Amino acid sequence: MDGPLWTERHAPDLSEIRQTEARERFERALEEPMNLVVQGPPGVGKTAATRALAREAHADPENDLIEINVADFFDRSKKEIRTDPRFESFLSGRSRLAKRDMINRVLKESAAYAPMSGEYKTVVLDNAESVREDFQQALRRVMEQYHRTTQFVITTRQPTKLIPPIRSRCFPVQMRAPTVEETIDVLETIADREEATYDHDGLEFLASAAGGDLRRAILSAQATAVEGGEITMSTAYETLGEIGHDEAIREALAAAEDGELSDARSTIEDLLDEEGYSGEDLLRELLRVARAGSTYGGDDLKRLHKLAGETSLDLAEGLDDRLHLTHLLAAWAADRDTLEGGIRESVEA
Ligand SMILES: Nc1ncnc2c1ncn2[C@@H]1O[C@H](COP(=O)(O)OP(=O)(O)OP(=O)(O)O)[C@@H](O)[C@H]1O
Repeated sequence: MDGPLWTERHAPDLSEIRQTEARERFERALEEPMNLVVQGPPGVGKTAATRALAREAHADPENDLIEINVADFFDRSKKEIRTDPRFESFLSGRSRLAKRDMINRVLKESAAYAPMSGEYKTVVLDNAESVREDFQQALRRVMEQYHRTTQFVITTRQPTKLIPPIRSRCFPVQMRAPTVEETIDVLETIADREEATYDHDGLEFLASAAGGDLRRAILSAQATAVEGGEITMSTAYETLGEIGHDEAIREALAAAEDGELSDARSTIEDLLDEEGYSGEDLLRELLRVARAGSTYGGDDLKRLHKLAGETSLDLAEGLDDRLHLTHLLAAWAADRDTLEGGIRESVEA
């Protein structure tokens, strides 16, 4: 049981995968190793099931399971890729490679090294469909070349975006969104292991609100247990409301960053008018949400704090909380490198 998140602490074993057909496919792949495409909507357990498979298949899953989030790979800078401890050794002395060559190299090296335990290892490619066809063609060649010692598992939300030669080399495993009852079962098992206090209505509320996304259900159950002390309908309702507000505040910050100030302003208005925040409360929440997570760096936060100090004085004296808070976001965004003039006009418009 690793990590503070319930999703990390309670990763399922293969036997806990409740979707019979999918579980049986994985079990067959244990007996007779094969490439797989695991497909289904977000948060239903595609990656979790694949990790469970690899834990059972390999005596040394630390080394014989390599996960590459393909989409993420393309979004990161060359430096981030080069210094990723999982890939460092594959790229050492190769600092001049272009990004796509780095990616192809990591892919090839991951597929090529000899398994540490047993006959083969597993390379998991998350979201491989999200990349261009030429990369998929390179992937196909690697799959052909190393199929004897490497099992490839592609997890994807959109299997039709995979090129046919990849699809034809993999057995499909379909995972569907869990029903509310199945989600309640998972939540109950985890809440019991965590010795959390809960009632059935609370779990049912969370399971329904998650809309078939287990990750969301489990994380909101944890947030409810932490915030509300127990999981009941009313603590779950309150916590989900707060999670929704955090999301709205994050969106307002992101909208300001993108120069979409009318969107930022209307979110601020909703929170003030509909959700009953005072200007001071909302200012505090803005700072808290900006500090949480890793979106904003030290300089961004420093400037936000400085501007928040000024805004706090304005709020104490002012008549219009909406205006002061929108100004805060506008001033903050205007300072960022990515944005140039034109912002103040749109606030005042
Ligand atoms: N049967 C299960 N029992 C307990 N927890 C589960 C079960 N299935 C999945 N989970 C948990 O649900 C979370 C979401 O699963 P996972 O990340 O595997 O989804 P995914 O389908 O790969 O999502 P995405 O498409 O976003 O990558 C994981 O943290 C996992 O531990």
